[in-house]
Amino acid sequence: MKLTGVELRKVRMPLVAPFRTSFGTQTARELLLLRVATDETEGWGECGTLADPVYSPEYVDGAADVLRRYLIPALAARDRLDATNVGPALSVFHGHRMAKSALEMAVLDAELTACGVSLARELGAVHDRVPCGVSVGIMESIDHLLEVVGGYLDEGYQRIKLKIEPGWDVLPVRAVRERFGDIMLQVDANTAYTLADADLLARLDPFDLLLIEQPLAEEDIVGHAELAKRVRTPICLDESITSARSAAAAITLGACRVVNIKPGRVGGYLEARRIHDVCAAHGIPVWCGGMLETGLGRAANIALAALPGCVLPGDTSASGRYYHTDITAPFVLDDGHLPVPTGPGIGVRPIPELLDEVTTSTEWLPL
Ligand SMILES: O=C(O)CCC(=O)N[C@@H](C(=O)O)c1ccccc1
Repeated sequence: MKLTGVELRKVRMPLVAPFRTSFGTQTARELLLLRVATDETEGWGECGTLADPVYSPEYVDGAADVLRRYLIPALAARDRLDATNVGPALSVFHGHRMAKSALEMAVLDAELTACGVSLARELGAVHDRVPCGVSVGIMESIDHLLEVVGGYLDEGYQRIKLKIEPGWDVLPVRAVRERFGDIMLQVDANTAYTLADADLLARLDPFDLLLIEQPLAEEDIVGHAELAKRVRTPICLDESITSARSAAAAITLGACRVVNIKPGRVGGYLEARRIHDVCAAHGIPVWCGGMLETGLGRAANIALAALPGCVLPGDTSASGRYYHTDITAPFVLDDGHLPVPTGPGIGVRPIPELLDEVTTSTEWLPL
């Protein structure tokens, strides 16, 4: 397969409601899509960076720049191209895992489309539908939180994830547990605490949470291992897990008992599968995280969520959780589950007129 050109397309999709986390509030999702044209087919990739470097060091314009100046030219120089050699070809460039992930995803989609194989089949999926969790932002009041959580449970979501931060943690968790009983419930701190908060975080133990996600700083693996000795609730890592090797190190150090796998964060779906396999070898449950993807990234995440080690519901919500209109056919919850796409490649394509409506810029790079 030979690369003939890449389209960089920025889109801006309004959210159905503001989404507040410990790293800020979003009212729209700006992100970068890639369309890779080859001598056989084309493929789509989605770059999960936020508009600003507040979740990870990457951001939309930085990802576009590194793709345009370094990553795409490095691939164009290769005679033969397949998804397995994208990672090695880009390894000379440090970091930029979300940008690399988007490019690998697009090449993987093109390659699998050309040979009529679904991404789910390629990754080793064992389910044809996946149970879905939902992420609930920080709210301005407990009453509003309970109303929102009740609505998601009525829609059929199998697991509730509450965003927390200092000042919004024990009270919302207690209120949700008291109102809704023994639902599957977890929290996500997005690095908002320090080891000095260990006693505060231990006050979450009585609420029988599935996990506490990323309570401490991304690089504080030793701190998470120390926290795990002082808090009974399982620690789950997100931002800290950047590769299969970092997953193995964190597990060995006792820093986590659960891992959130986000393909964009780790450089792509092939590394995501390697993390899944490393965790499975250590008996560590995993689940597929989310980054407010469009239907393109959502389709690929659902394929990953169908792997055998993904034993916890992921942040693979319906399209309508975030968007009034998706750029693909919408993913609609059915009995708390979403179907795993079966078509070639990622199994979905953008609907041109819907994609054009949210496009803020497009750039064609001939190769
Ligand atoms: O359901 C989703 O797609 C979002 C789940 C979620 O909370 N994602 C958070 C996170 O910290 O995990 C996030 C959102 C946007 C970007 C990065 C991370």
